[in-house]
Amino acid sequence: MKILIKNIKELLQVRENTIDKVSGAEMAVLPKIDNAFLVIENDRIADFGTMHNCPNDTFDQVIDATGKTVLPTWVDSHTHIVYAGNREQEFVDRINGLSYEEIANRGGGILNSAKKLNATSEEEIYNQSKVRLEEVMQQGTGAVEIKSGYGLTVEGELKMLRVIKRLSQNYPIKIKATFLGAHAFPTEYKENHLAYIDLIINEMLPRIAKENLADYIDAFLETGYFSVEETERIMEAGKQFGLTAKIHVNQFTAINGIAACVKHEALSVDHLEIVTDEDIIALKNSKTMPVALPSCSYFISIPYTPARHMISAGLPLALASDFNPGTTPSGNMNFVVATACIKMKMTPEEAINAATINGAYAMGISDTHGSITKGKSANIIITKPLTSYYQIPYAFGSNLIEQVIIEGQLI
Ligand SMILES: N=CN[C@@H](CCC(=O)O)C(=O)O
Ligand SMILES: [Zn+2]
Repeated sequence: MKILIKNIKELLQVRENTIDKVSGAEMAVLPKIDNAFLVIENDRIADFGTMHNCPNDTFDQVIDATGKTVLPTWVDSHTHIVYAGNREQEFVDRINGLSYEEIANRGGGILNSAKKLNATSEEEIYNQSKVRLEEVMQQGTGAVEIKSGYGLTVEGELKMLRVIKRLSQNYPIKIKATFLGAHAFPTEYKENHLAYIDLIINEMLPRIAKENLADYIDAFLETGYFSVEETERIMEAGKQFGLTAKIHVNQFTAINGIAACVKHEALSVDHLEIVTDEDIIALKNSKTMPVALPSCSYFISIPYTPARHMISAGLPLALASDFNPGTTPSGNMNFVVATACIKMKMTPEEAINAATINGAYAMGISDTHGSITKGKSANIIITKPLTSYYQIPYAFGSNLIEQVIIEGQLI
């Protein structure tokens, strides 16, 4: 299958050579070609350039993109798309004045989702989750990380990870699976953290590794959830099974968790609504990608990740959705990009870099995704006619996407 996209008004995120991420001032640069063409062969980007050099070959399909912008699909490196039911009642409880913490302390929050998940069949969870996956693909997401973490029992965690595996087998979208058994302490382990961590390390991890169900390991490193020391044990155990860490940290409090994650060579540290100067020093010159989740800040009214401060310090930054039933019931990366510009004061160039190449780094796939580079996966968004790509964050809430191509397939 050979597809030509011609007369592209602006072809964004063009990288002749593969790069793994952009940091600091580099984030403001978004290379583009005006009046461009792009050739896709099967599931790969085969060629691109200006219309003056547009090839004259025979194609199976020719798409005229006059007036339209073409860019790589979004890479959403942090989601909890697989879950059962919803938490609409907690949403209304928060409107009526309860905080996220108060709801969690009453047995709501993550434990509420865990109760629902354990009472729902694998088939039903798959059916509920695939609707969300199909929705985000239509919204331009071409690669997605999905976490477990609403099981909190051996069978519940395995059930979630099997659903993630089945989704990755049945859809063209690239999926990476993350084991998040350390998402919260189940009620029966509230006073016995050691026993739950032993369950994660001695029962869950070996079963998950045996079935080859996870690529990464995660923990909720936060006051009232997993301490620095507990998270370090989880990261070390994950490493024994070949799972690199991607850690929820600094959502509500800064307790020196980021330095511990960097020490354990975490691929990413995610949330970072609260960031100290020490955290920035720890991240500087490390291989760990900081990931901001602005839709979560929006939905539960917590601070936004201080992007300007971090980028001025020379750090890279990725953007992801955090799609989950409690803090972010939306996986729309167009909204994430717009909110990063509007609320975090990232420029459109920085936000698009953060949601494509830096997202790919945070998923461990920047050699195949996140930019328009020959040989990379044919993951392409074709917009409706736009005045310029600034419209993507500017016209927030409008659906500006006309077509999505994932791994060479029109969605
Ligand atoms: N903060 C931890 N985990 C999820 C939300 C958990 C939930 O409330 O279901 C997050 O990333 O926001
Ligand atoms: Zn999350």
